[in-house]
Amino acid sequence: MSDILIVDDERDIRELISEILQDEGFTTRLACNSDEAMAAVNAEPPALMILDIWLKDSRMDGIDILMTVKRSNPDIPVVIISGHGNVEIAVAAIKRGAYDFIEKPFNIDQLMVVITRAMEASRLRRENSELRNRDTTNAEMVGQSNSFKVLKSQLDKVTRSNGRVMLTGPAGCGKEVAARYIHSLSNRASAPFLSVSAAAIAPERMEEVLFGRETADRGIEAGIFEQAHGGVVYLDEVADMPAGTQSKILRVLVDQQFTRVGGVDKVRVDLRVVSSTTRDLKAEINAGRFRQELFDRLNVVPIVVPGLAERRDDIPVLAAHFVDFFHKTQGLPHRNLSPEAEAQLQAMNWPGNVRQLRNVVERALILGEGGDLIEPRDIQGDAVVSDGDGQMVVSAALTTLPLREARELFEREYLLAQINRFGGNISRTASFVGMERSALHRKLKTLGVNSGALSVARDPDTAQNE
Ligand SMILES: Nc1ncnc2c1ncn2[C@@H]1O[C@H](COP(=O)(O)OP(=O)(O)OP(=O)(O)O)[C@@H](O)[C@H]1O
Repeated sequence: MSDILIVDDERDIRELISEILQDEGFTTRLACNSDEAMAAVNAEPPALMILDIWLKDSRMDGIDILMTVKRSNPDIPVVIISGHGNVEIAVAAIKRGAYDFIEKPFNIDQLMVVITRAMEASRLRRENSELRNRDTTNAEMVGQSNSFKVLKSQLDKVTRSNGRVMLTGPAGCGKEVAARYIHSLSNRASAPFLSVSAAAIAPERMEEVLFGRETADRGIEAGIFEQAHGGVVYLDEVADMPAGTQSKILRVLVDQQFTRVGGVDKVRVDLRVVSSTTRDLKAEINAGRFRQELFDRLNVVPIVVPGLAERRDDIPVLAAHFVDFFHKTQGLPHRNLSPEAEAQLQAMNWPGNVRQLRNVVERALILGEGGDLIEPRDIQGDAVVSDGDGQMVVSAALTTLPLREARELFEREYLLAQINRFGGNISRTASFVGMERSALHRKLKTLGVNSGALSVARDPDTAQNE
């Protein structure tokens, strides 16, 4: 049942409001001055607070109480009661974070409309932030390869502790999933998990986003650190953090407290920090772009999340997991992978790691040709990916064939490409590929290539040689 705190110095009004609310099914607590009000909030934050602006025999007036409460409990909706003709003060209260105001004298209907709306707005805000942070599908970590088991056992060891963890690994390999896994198994699981992407936030907004802000007209707006109180903050790609923010975060980690932008009061929070990077932070430190002291603080437990290429055994289970996922969440058809398609996925290059695999599966389900199984043709578009490191990349068609057939297919494609390159001139092609002319002719014949029918422009030299 929702509990409402009523703060008014006039006993009649307190009790009248209390009776009305109890009739509507709320429980109530009453306070006649700031000391009683603060004691009640500190004992147990109420679901809503009704606050008179003018309080006799009180250390703080309503506005001061409002500001103090909003500092420690920004989520409590506060409805102000103002005297007739005091609209400016009421408006000032709203700017400082009050939800709405009612003017004395008010009737029951007015009171109930405002309270119902305030409760509803606060419920929606809570639900939204819970939805944002409790994306359980993202906490699910799938895998069975040896390197995945090593990763999982390292994560399992750190979940119970409070130690700061630095996750290192290439883009899309599952660092955030690993961070959510730590959170979901820790004793902070019921508190928020909030993710901050240094790359996605403009440097000039970073401090506001992290620490929140206080302004005369809008009052207090809590930042990520404050919203995550009791839980886990995930700092994604710390190497992208502007230098100024690095120093400020370092100070928060040392002092365990911070000041909101534009504010003076210290805010104390209890947080666990998990961070991640795709870059070599030692090199960033040497280049003067990342602070050594911050690295030392964040890197208490370093954990490497391997790229997908290092755990190809996981590809079939991950792909099946994504098929399930898209089926359940987006109603895409549930199609299993054919053994050939699995083989192809396992042979592909994965510069974008698990995220790329997820995209490939999604595309196959959306654009695939139907039928019960996902076939290599459904994933062909991504089969040949250059990794930029000069590593050999095997073409999609080859990965599904036995060696002899794959070799023939390769030879055929290779020789046709060379013949085209040399304008159909078999002598020059033979010389380039390192074969006798007659041997090349024989080869083309066994491969079923009719060299006379090659669709290339023939130069006079060719005609002469043929
Ligand atoms: N082991 C896993 N099991 C299931 N899904 C995974 C796994 N690893 C990664 N994913 C999925 O792959 C996608 C990318 O993962 P995530 O965002 O955690 O990667 P990241 O390393 O944090 O990426 P970036 O460095 O780009 O921020 C997400 O959709 C995530 O759900």
